Parts: sequence; C-alpha cells; structure tokens
Amino acid sequence: MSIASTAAAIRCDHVSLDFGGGVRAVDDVSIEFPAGEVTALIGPSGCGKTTLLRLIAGLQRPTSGSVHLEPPAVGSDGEVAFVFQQPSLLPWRTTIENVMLPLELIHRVSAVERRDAAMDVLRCVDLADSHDRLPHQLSGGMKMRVSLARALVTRPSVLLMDEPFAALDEMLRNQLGQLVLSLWAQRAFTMLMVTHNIGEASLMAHSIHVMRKGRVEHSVDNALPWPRNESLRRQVAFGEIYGKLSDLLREHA
Ligand SMILES: Nc1ncnc2c1ncn2[C@@H]1O[C@H](COP(=O)(O)OP(=O)(O)OP(=O)(O)O)[C@@H](O)[C@H]1O
Repeated sequence: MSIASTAAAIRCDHVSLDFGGGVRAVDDVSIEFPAGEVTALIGPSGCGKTTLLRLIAGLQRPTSGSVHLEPPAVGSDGEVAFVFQQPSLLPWRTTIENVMLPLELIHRVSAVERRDAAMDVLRCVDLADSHDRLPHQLSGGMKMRVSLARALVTRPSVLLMDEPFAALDEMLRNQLGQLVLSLWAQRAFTMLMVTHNIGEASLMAHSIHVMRKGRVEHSVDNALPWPRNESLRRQVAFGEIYGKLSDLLREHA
C-alpha cells in the first residue's frame, strides 16, 4: 500500500472567509506551517481558529486567497487528516472497522492491506487487543485513541487537530499529548493543532500562533528542547514560554 507518507508544508496565501452578515471569520491570513513541525493555534473564543483549520482541511472554501500543500497533494487520498474534539466513531462498527473506514474510500487499497494498516496503527496507540470492541465498550480516552488511529491510518502528510483532548481530564490529556508526540516522531507528519490549553501548546509545539479577530497577530517560536516530555513542565524555560503566551492572550482579552 502506498499512500501519503512525507510531511508537507501548509501555505496560506491571503486567505479570507466571510460567513455573511458581517462575520469575517478569517481575515487575509498569509502564513506557512513548516513541513514536519508541530504548530499550535491559540486565541480567544470566536477568533477563527477552527475556521482556519477547516479551510486547510478543504472542509470550507475561502472567499478569497488559497491554501496549498508543499509538495502538493497529487491524487493522494488521505493526505490531510482531521481529529475533532469528539471522537465521532460509528457506534455499530468495531474499533478496527472504524479505523479502516478512511481506507475503504481509497479503492486501490485491498481488504488485506486495510486490515494490516489498521492493526499496525492500533498497535501504535496500544489498542490492538481491543480491535473487536464496539465504541460503547471503550473509555473516553480509548475512543480518542481510536479516533487518532483512524486519522493516521492513511499515513497523512498533515494532521489537523481541533481541541482533541478538551473533553478529557488533565492526566488523560497529558498522556494523549505524549502519545501524539510519539506518533508524530514515528510517522513524520506536519501537525497543526488548535488548543485553549497554553501548557499543551507550550509543551507540544515548535511554534505557537496567537489569533485574534480572524488574523494571526503574534507568532512565538518555542525553543524548548526535544524530545518533549512531561518533566519539561518543571523547567524554567517552560514557565517562560507559558508566561509569554498568557501575557499575549491577556492582551487580547
Ligand atoms: N458556519 C458558520 N456560519 C456563520 N458564522 C460562523 C460559522 N462558523 C463559525 N462562524 C463564526 O466565525 C467566527 C470564528 O469562529 P471559529 O469557530 O473559527 O472560532 P474559534 O476561534 O475556533 O472559536 P472557539 O475557540 O470558541 O472554538 C465566529 O464569529 C463564529 O461565530
């Protein structure tokens, strides 16, 4: 099976989206998210984070401007994957059947390849033993891991995540953050995540962009060393980046 596998840069050129009624959710955003890096988008509620993500995913068309991947997605299905806040699994399908779903839309992938790829990614999220369980038999954290596995089964070059762990308790969200970083290290994709959690952004991202009123107002490079693990939260440098982001958000309040 040969599907997308190398990280792609995301380039937004003068992207705007008007919803009508005077709502300009994204306002002339020009930005590049580098290939293979982790980027976080933060900002007050309603500033356009989700809309920018949806524009990049192709779920929404810009009113003006354009979004490109570099290298471009030439006929490669499953190139851009999206993880939403809710795992949204099909309740009548088992874990593995949910994970195989995106591959069923790619006709050149055989049934055996679909199963192999799904088991492979389920092993990565430590759910191989639960492959035949139904969603109602899984905990919230397990469902989110299935959702992650489903997003990654096509070996996307870009993973977009919209507050994926917001509904989970703090310990679980920290564990899943670490899991996502280990998947990112193994599978080499570009990751763009929306979060309200400054600690999560500080720990996980190479750079953090602060949005306000549809625009990217500040971009902060995060020089914390890699690999990023939970123990970094105790370092002075973590406190510095956390404080800087808090100040920027307060400016926007
Ligand atoms: N489908 C839609 N139709 C009309 N307006 C919309 C639609 N989706 C979003 N908006 C508006 O666009 C603006 C940006 O919304 P968006 O969901 O992108 O913000 P956000 O930063 O992700 O917010 P939050 O942090 O609360 O999720 C808001 O004013 C919102 O009300």
